[in-house]
Amino acid sequence: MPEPSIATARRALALLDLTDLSDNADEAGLAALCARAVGAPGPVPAICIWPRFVAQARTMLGRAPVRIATVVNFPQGESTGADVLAETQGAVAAGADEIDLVLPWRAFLGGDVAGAEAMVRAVKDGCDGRTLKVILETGEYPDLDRVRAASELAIAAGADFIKTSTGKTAHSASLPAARTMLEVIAGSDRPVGLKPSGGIRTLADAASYLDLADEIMGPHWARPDTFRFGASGLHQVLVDAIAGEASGEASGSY
Ligand SMILES: O=C[C@H](O)COP(=O)(O)O
Repeated sequence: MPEPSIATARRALALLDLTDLSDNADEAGLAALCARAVGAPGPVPAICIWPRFVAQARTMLGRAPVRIATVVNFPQGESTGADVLAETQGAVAAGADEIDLVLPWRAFLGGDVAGAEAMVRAVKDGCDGRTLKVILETGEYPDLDRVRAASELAIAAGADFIKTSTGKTAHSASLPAARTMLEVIAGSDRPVGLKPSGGIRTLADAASYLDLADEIMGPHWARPDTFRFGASGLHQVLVDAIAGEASGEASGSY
């Protein structure tokens, strides 16, 4: 496979949800994240942060063209429906543009399909028109048939994007899971996006997911309204690659 190009790095940067969902996230880190989000050679389309930082981020970003994504039912996917709806409404009131909801995937895998679907529908309503991304946590699934079923459920219940992973479990994004999700998206009767997330750290990682999207959906499909990377460690790699300061070559993880 040829080495990913600087053009690929630019493409990935324009599709990046620059993420800080670390346990020790703080205001200083938020300010640095916002500065990176709008800085050269950006901007990125969105930042993805804990709900408690949304209002501050809105102030820090001002009128910059960077959306604010936040997470609910995160990371375990085990909160009650009432709590998740309250989280969603609070995040929307604070100024979130996008809600990344963890599907209650353990319940789903255990057979509570109706409960999982009900949560997605309730949060979709709570989003009040904001973008809803549903995190499937595919790395924890026993097989791709379940990935396909969860993708179909999330889309049927109103997901605008389906997202692979929280980044908080042993196994995160994978190309086979992303392929399955894209196949479901390709068969959907309305536009739905894909967000590979968790463990995506090299330019070659990013290139492999973009190649996959191009293969299944066509070369012009992946745009900010249809494709995002969720990553905490990818930004600097892309910036360095664009600056020609690093090759961005994979460390063997794809
Ligand atoms: O939503 C994105 C993930 O939480 C980021 O995971 P990562 O820290 O492995 O890049």
